[in-house]
Amino acid sequence: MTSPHLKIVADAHIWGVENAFSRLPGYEVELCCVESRAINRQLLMDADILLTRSSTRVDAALLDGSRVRFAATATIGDDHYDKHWLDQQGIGWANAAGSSTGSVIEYMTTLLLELHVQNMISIPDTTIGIIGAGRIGARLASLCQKLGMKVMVNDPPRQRAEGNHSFYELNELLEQADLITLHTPLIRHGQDCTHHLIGKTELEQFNGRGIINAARGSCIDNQALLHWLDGDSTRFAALDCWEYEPTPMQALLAHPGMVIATPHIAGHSLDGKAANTAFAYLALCRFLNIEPTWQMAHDLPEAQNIKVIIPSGEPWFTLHTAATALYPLADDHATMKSWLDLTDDELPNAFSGYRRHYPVRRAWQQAPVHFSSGICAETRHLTHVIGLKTV
Ligand SMILES: O=C(O)[C@H](O)[C@H](O)COP(=O)(O)O
Repeated sequence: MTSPHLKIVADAHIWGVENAFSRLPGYEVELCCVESRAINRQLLMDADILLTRSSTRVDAALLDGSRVRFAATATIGDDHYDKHWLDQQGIGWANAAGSSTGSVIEYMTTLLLELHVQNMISIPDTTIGIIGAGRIGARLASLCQKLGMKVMVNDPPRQRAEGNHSFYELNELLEQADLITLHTPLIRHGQDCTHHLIGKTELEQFNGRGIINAARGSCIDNQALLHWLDGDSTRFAALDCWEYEPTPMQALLAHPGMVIATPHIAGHSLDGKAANTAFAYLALCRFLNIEPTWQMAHDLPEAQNIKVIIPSGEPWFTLHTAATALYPLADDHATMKSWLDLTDDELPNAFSGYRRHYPVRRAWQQAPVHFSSGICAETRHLTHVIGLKTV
């Protein structure tokens, strides 16, 4: 008996896509990997499965009339999927929520340490307002508490569902936090709309100095953010996500208050991208009701020890040195700031190209740290808190 034919159209930039999806038990797979801009109605007419990253809008305009019965995005965010329409059509869909959480937490940890060593904040004296307490926001809240920060969490849907009093209203965060950071999904309509969640009104209310966005660009009105930065030279922003990606606002990128600018790579550690793929793969196996055979770990390089020369006995500086040995955040920032001279046509290519060919960055558990000399008990404790593996 011949196996049924299964045509899969996939974004070629899904990490490990060929190894993961070209063999599925019980099917004769035709895997068609293309650039995201080549994913169109015509290509999908006779496809059964669609696998995307965030740059493909999956909706009626793309899929109506096609044979596609399941679509998965190898990303945490799924705002590019018209989930209501997919449900109405009986087309299965999945996101990779939870997959690259660790990578985003490592980005956030490195960023907080970077802000500390640059004297923008003092970690233990900072009140951080976390907006959005899903997998990432909740894990970040717990980490920040362990680092001695005062943590205020805002998450209206969770507050309604859980009815407890550990959540703060957005205006309370804006009034009391020194630093706010966004970790919400992008929701364009309704009660929990997060599009321009932070706009002119909210920024006028905000008494703190710093804003971080590692959620989706348009959760913050970038024009309003630019005005806010203009209003006081002690204010600063760290953006990983930009409104109008892949064409971030040049004036915002150029602003001296834009202290850490990165091109939407918080989740892009190698292990984060591999986990994105693994989540999409497992979702497809569940949909097809088949046993998974591909194992992500077999395709990842082995862990490598990283030697860290300790600069001084000061714990936060030691942690910063170790964190940036694993993840040189300043390199991403310097690269993005170097795009200031690019034309409007060149900037989106630089932004997307850097993300596509992003330098390899390993998860901290895959890159054990070997300190050049002994570290004090407090530093040792903090290395564990931030998730470093020491040898
Ligand atoms: O939603 C996510 O997983 C992240 O924002 C991810 O970094 C998106 O990556 P992209 O598909 O844009 O490469």
